[in-house]
Amino acid sequence: MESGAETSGKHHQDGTSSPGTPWLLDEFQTGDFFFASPTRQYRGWAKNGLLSAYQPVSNDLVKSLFDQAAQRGVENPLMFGLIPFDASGNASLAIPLHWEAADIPGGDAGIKQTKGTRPTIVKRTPVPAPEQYGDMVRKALVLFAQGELKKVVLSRAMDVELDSPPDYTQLLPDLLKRNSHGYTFAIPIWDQGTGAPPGGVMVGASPELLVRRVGDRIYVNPLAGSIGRNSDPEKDQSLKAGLACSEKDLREHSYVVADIERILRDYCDELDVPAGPSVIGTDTLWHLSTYISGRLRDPSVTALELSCALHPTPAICGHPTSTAFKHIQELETVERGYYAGLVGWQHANGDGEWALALRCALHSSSKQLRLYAGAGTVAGSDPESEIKETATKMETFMRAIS
Ligand SMILES: C=C(O[C@H]1C=CC=C(C(=O)O)[C@@H]1O)C(=O)O
Repeated sequence: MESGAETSGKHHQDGTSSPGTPWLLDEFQTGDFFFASPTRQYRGWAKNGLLSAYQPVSNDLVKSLFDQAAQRGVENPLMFGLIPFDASGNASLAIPLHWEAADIPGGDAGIKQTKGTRPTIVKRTPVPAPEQYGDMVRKALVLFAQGELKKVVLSRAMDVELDSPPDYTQLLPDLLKRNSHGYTFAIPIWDQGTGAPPGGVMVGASPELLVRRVGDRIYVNPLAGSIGRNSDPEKDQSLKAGLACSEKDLREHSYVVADIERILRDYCDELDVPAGPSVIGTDTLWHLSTYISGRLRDPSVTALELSCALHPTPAICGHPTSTAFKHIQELETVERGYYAGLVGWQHANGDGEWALALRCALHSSSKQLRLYAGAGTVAGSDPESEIKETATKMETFMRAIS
């Protein structure tokens, strides 16, 4: 049995394990599934077949996928998935017939430095133009002043054309190095049911855990409120300290924690919510972070079920949720698709890990990618700062790709 982060070594699907903690990227092939958390990594491969579903997510859909896996005799099945920002759209769920797992090696030990030539970015097209994104933020400021909306997360995209296709054995290690405390993923979109080719790959390095479930224990780590980092250590520390006491950012963060806590109280009989946020760092940004843990009242609630109950949180939508969702549909010009949706994995017993699909791109064809980034806006937000913040959020991926 693949048995969780407390045992070390490489775990095979049949329950055996081999010593050492390698990265599972050496044999990575295009079309494989990859998901790494700060403690654990999973790789599934599709070349020997998979079971897939492309429909709006529901408990019945997930159950029927695991039932099919049982009928096929798949040992210890593991589901990878993408749920769109608009959860009424089609989720892409897949159980590859083969997978493996391993702990994360300490630091970046063993991440291979690939020597091959990296692609060059030949064209970048912001969609919409940054000034237009600024106008969206200005419109949101009017809505805040009118009082019906407290927070809305507005996003934009960047279409990137490369001179050669990205090499995932280079891109993923690079993202992992930049994101060792986060969730690095490459999940193909199987959009036509079993046997059809992927409709692209969602690939990225998200800092944000929505839900991890281990038995009846759950962990949720919302982030909201950000500031770009500085290469000068002193300035960097003062930016961090400034974020920790920024009234605007603490307010932006508080909407997220309050909504999550309200929903979790319906599911948990023990809940530990810290009194205030701490600050965590990615390679490019500081974020306000609240690490919540709890115990499920009904341990049959799966990681994905709880994730869907929380989704979309005000970290990627806004407050109040339905008002913010409506304004996102009206103000944004780019379809979010799986960006700001859920990305993760789950076992048949309901244990799993679902992150928010952030700091990511849709790799739609060999040399084309669409990168996405959003920023939470509240009364007092500055359009120019939000343009800068979304550009910084795209930097991790931009630096890793070329
Ligand atoms: C919506 C995104 O980030 C969210 C997560 C962390 C901090 C955020 C912020 O400060 O605005 C956002 O809520 C994104 O990266 O596209």
